[in-house]
Amino acid sequence: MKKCLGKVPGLAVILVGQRRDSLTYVHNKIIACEEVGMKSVVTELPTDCADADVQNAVMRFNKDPSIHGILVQLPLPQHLDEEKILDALCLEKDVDGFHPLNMGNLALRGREPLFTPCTPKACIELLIRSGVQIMGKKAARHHATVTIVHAFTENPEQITSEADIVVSAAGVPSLVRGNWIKSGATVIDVGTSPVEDPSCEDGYRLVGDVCFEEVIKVASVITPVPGGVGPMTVTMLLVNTLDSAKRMLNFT
Ligand SMILES: Nc1nc(=O)c2c([nH]1)NC[C@@H]1CN(c3ccc(C(=O)N[C@@H](CCC(=O)O)C(=O)O)cc3)C=[N+]21
Repeated sequence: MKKCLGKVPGLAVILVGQRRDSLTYVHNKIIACEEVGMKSVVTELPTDCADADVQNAVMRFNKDPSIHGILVQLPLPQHLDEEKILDALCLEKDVDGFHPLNMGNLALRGREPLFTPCTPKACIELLIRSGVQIMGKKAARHHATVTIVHAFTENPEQITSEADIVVSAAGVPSLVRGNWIKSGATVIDVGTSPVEDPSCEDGYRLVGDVCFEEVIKVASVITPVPGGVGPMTVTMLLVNTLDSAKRMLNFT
């Protein structure tokens, strides 16, 4: 293994506005960088800034050799043009995996994207680390049979109750009930809905899509919210940033 002494992977986060949940996520990402010895920089812009302000921040980081990953925290305020802003981000630093070329390569057979999006990557990592077999199962990707349930699907519980692996990312608290799940299934909760809770430090807490108390009685494996997919998503962001730094520094 080649040595790369003194080189530190760097992550840049651009945060527009003051959404409480975004502030929490960005904070968690910064703490995670500190824990593993990565550099992190946050650029905070006011809610009423212009597309050009965000694009300029992106372009500054594109040119900065100490930065190997750039993340524009989403959602952006309504008046901003998300597409235009994300298009400014150079492909090689797109640690979110949102660049059309990374997305396209992910979807096309036999092609390797430079980065894959952190949350789906986190779900796969959780399955692998927990020893859940994906191949041949009814679920999502990795040679499984995938069925997508969305807001207009009729009788979604009929589909989910046949699934070996259920991944819910609807943003609807208590959507997935005990009777939606087959006995022994694996349930991954990607939902992150902030709900008011005066007893919490920040005045709110995060809840997932899954009715945890019901589903835990039926499922064999389940991820909680908080403490499930969220922290693993942050971890995958660090993995992508590290991979990017290795690539840019010719370090294998
Ligand atoms: N460009 C972009 N990339 C993202 O990856 C991205 C984004 N925008 N916008 C929002 C979603 C959501 N997301 C989370 C990150 C961390 C936690 C997380 O750390 N959750 C902890 C703690 C929650 C808490 O402290 O309240 C947990 O679930 O245990 C959750 C959700 C990344 N996202």
